[in-house]
Amino acid sequence: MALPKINPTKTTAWKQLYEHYNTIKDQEMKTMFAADTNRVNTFSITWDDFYVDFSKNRINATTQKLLLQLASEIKLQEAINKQFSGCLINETEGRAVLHTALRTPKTTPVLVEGANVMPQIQTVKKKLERFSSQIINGQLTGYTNQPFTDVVNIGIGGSDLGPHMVVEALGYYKNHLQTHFVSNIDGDHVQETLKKFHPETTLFIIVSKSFVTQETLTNANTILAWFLNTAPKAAIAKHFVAVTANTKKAEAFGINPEYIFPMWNWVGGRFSLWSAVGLSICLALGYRNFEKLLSGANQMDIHFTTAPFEKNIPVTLALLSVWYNNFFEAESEAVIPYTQYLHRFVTYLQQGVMESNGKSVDRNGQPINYQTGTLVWGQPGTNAQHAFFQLLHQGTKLIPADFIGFAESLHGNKTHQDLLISNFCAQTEALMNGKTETEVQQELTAKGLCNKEIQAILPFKVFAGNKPTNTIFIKKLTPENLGKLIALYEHKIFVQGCVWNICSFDQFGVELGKQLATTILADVKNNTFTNHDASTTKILNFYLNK
Ligand SMILES: O=P(O)(O)OC[C@H]1O[C@](O)(CO)[C@@H](O)[C@@H]1O
Repeated sequence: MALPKINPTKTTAWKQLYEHYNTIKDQEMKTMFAADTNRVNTFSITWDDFYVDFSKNRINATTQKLLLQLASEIKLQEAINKQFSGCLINETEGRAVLHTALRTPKTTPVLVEGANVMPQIQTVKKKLERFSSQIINGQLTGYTNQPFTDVVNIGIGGSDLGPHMVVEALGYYKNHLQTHFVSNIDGDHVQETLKKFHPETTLFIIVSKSFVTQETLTNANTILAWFLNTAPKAAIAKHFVAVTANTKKAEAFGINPEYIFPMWNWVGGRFSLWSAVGLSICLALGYRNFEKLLSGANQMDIHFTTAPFEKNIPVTLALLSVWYNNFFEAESEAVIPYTQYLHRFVTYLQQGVMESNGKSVDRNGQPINYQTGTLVWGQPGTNAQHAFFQLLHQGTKLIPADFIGFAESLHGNKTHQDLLISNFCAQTEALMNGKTETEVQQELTAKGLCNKEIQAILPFKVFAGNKPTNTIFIKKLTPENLGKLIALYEHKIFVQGCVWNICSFDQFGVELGKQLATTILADVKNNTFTNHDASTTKILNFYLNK
């Protein structure tokens, strides 16, 4: 029940896309708009609270037709069906990929190797609901009987990025609990965080699917030692809980089995915020908001699995990204959310996109000769405008960008919102239209510059334009809509992995560095190292003052 294994470059669509690329690559989007008054309707999708405009792309009807043909030739629909029906599509690890089951309504059975996983999901959800409400309302207290004021999530990668991003993104809906995230092995990260709360009123969640991750266990032990400086040993049971698929290791660490929240190997780390990994979300926002987040994601799952591909948001955004990555040879794409609440969104996406699709062998284990995973980067607008937009507008690289905006301001400040949305719209318009020599000349003439002065400055003031963007405009930043947005990008990642014929759900590429770090640590402790290259040896000598 494996996913299809089709080399995209061998499809008819791929070859035709190459030929088509040569005919369209120099065409200007503004000319395409002028020639087709219906372009914006053809290349936009209105769904639920979302308006997705992809008309500012270097595409025409033929591009769309060929990209859809590519999706059909690589058997995308079959792949989607296999994912959602619990097939072991993570072949290199022999696992199903079913984070979507976590947001499926409880009455719909989801089978993994013949067994319905919904009852176990419900059991954990009930546990999350009960525990989080008891902490929030003060029914469960710390060892000195004081209610909890602070929650610390100790985890890294998928056990940190997702929950951290969501807690920040939905900060508007937060309750009184202060949430903190400790991830880095850097001891200064832990020490700085420890300054912010008191042991008697703080709950620690150790989040690790494997429960063997060096960073998480080191940080957990450091925090435990700090806790035991003032608290008695018996207090650990009240203050330390765990989320893991390795319950034995969590018990061995000393966590009360009642407070171990299980997850399963069919939930990938970078897709795990919907599982008990979202415990910090439940605590910070209340369980009802967590359910709303899940329900929004489920609505996007339904859209993804049922909408025809030409009106399917994740499929459309994935195919456009392939278009630029593989035909225009754009190496990266920017994601610019126009809300400060989403300030961790791109950091979160980077793991999802790059850990999933940064692969250079295909599903048959053969080296591939085409580009895969895009580099994803960005930060909230309007800050981004004052940081790197110069390069987007006038640099030499083609960087397609997603602009994500919310029509309604949560605090209702119309003055600011009008300014924010004006910038949101102005940037995509400017990136597309650019500014011609004639326009610059007219502008400078109107300012009273003489011809000599104009000619001297003119080349620097021209904007080539024709830079592609997608606009994802959403009515309001709510838990449901955030769930939809995250699920959108998850599905985009999956579709791209299908097109590129790669295994999107393993991450062997992170292992080598981990292994070497273990060797180097032993060398550092013994103060002897002979088995390293000259460069590494000299760096280690610098560290050890040798
Ligand atoms: O939850 P764990 O097992 O501690 O793993 C943390 C992270 O480490 C990785 O395995 C590698 O970075 C990620 O995929 C995962 O999200």
